[in-house]
Amino acid sequence: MRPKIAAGNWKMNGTAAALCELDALSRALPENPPQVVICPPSPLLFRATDAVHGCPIQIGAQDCHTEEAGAFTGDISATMIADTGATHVILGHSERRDTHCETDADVQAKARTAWTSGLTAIICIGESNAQREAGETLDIIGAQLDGSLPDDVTADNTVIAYEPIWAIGTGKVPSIAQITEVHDFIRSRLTTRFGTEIGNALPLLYGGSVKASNATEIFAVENVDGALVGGASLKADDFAPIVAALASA
Ligand SMILES: O=C[C@H](O)COP(=O)(O)O
Repeated sequence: MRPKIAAGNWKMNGTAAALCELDALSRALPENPPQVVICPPSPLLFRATDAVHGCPIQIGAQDCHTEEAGAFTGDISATMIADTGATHVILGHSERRDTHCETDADVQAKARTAWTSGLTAIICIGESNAQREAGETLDIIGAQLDGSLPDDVTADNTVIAYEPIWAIGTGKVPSIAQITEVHDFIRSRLTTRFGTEIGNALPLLYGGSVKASNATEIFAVENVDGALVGGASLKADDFAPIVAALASA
């Protein structure tokens, strides 16, 4: 049985004042909540882990360097992230692949260093609008999976998030048939490469304009085990109903 995971990516939003949302979220969690992971900007990590102490919310970072330490001005390492008490790190988000030119090989190297520090890697993949319109979606997703996932992936060290780039922050959501097609494809690719035990155990999240109004039908898709949510994770009032929808899925 795969875990259900509601992950929130705050991206470059929020100062210390935003941490009150964690308290509000914890009070709004359903009785049997899914796994909830909030990924605030890195300056908030220490305070965020303090803020969720004693409640079932985990904290993640949004990126890490491939190296554990060194002369890399402005970067943070997986070791530093783990030191804050965080448990997860998002890797290969399309915004980093785009604005920081991250490659599949970079993502794979980051996953390895994340695991070394005991972090769970949330590895993001997804096609652009041009790639979808050219009929290349499954080829792109397959190549990203092949290149971004190390061979020794396990269901304990990795979560995969499918985020079509054209759905991120746009309000455009793929049809249920499109989400189903890609998630089924990912599942099949994983079982072929890693075997049925690991391939069927790896959690798959959908991301891109998830809101309370569309969460229930997205979570009903067989190979959707949760969501990676951007804008709607910033406020507990918006995120709590998504978490509740996942708990009831
Ligand atoms: O990491 C989260 C995704 O980029 C989705 O963002 P969004 O929910 O604002 O579309």
